[in-house]
Amino acid sequence: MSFAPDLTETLARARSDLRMGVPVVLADAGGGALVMAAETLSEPRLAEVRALDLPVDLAITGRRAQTLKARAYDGDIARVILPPDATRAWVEAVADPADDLRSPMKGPLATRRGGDCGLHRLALTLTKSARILPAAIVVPLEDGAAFAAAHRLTLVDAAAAAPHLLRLSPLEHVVTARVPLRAAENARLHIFRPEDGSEEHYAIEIGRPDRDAPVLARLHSACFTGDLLGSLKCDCGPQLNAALNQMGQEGAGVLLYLNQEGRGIGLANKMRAYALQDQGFDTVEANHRLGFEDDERDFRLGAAMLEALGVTTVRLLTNNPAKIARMRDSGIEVTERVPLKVGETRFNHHYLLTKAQKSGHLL
Ligand SMILES: Nc1nc2c(ncn2[C@@H]2O[C@H](COP(=O)(O)OP(=O)(O)OP(=O)(O)O)[C@@H](O)[C@H]2O)c(=O)[nH]1
Ligand SMILES: [Zn+2]
Repeated sequence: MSFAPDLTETLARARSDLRMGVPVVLADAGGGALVMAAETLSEPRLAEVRALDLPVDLAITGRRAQTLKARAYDGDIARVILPPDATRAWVEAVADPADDLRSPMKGPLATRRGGDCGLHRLALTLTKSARILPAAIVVPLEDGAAFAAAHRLTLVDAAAAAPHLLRLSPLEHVVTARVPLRAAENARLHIFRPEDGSEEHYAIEIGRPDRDAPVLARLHSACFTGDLLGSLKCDCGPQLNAALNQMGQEGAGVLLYLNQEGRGIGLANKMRAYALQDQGFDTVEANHRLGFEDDERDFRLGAAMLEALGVTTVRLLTNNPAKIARMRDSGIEVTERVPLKVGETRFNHHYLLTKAQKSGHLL
């Protein structure tokens, strides 16, 4: 028995370090790399990096590279070569699209070609899972383990971490308690906690659904603005209420409240996307300009929660065919799609239309 953190725990630390602006070290057979999130990079740490006198890359996603017209030789990612005189503001301008229109990046960005980009890709996966901008400073190291020890930095074994991050983290069922709701007095709330230290997810069970018949179910992704504030920019709040009401009327159902704010990019990034929408970009373009895919959610999570509740066959309340496909991929049988058309306003009409035209949502 060792007190040392295992891989899952080390990755949780690495995510937290990146959010705090602390560098982490990724080690591989070639030595490794020093990694810092662009969003939380400080001027003094950038100066330290420069003092190392090593080649410095700014890893960005292929999506962000497209917006910046930078060549992404690695397909899904690009390795922008940091100019010797680059400041923190320059790094921010590459990473954050907020000022793309007001002060466009000058000159073509030089990007690296050839060589291994596995550590860059892992760095971006970590920044995404830390819910910050997907952009990271990456500096090659001859001996990553020694560098991490010398600077007391978190050391991640890259070869083990990359596949580990692709799997769904196991969920622990923490507790269940009764919570009478306006929509249904006989409701219970189940709390699930991922082993990887990420946010908890909730299941609201209405009545005692018969597990031998299809259960009325909804996978609802968290929307702080819509669910809590009554934002008119989306349809989430009315959808949440309508789903619970329907389950209350039928006397049974399961609503999963998944903490995948902003289709999995986090609230801060979603607000960045909203700011871009104010500049004229639609919901899909805004995600892309930030460097994200349209939808970064992992719906295996929902399937795992349903299974934990003993639910394997559902009537799914949704307008999103991708949710149905992902449930079926994960072994949940969807016998019926139950449409959920509520909450259209003059503020979200264009958003709903974009989801129908670009993301295949059913109108
Ligand atoms: N990135 C981003 N996320 C958004 C935006 N508007 C709403 N969201 C998020 O989108 C998600 C909406 O989730 P859902 O309503 O569960 O899913 P859906 O894909 O619309 O599918 P159905 O509602 O089931 O038809 C929530 O996580 C919201 O926070 C936006 O403009 N940008
Ligand atoms: Zn919403």
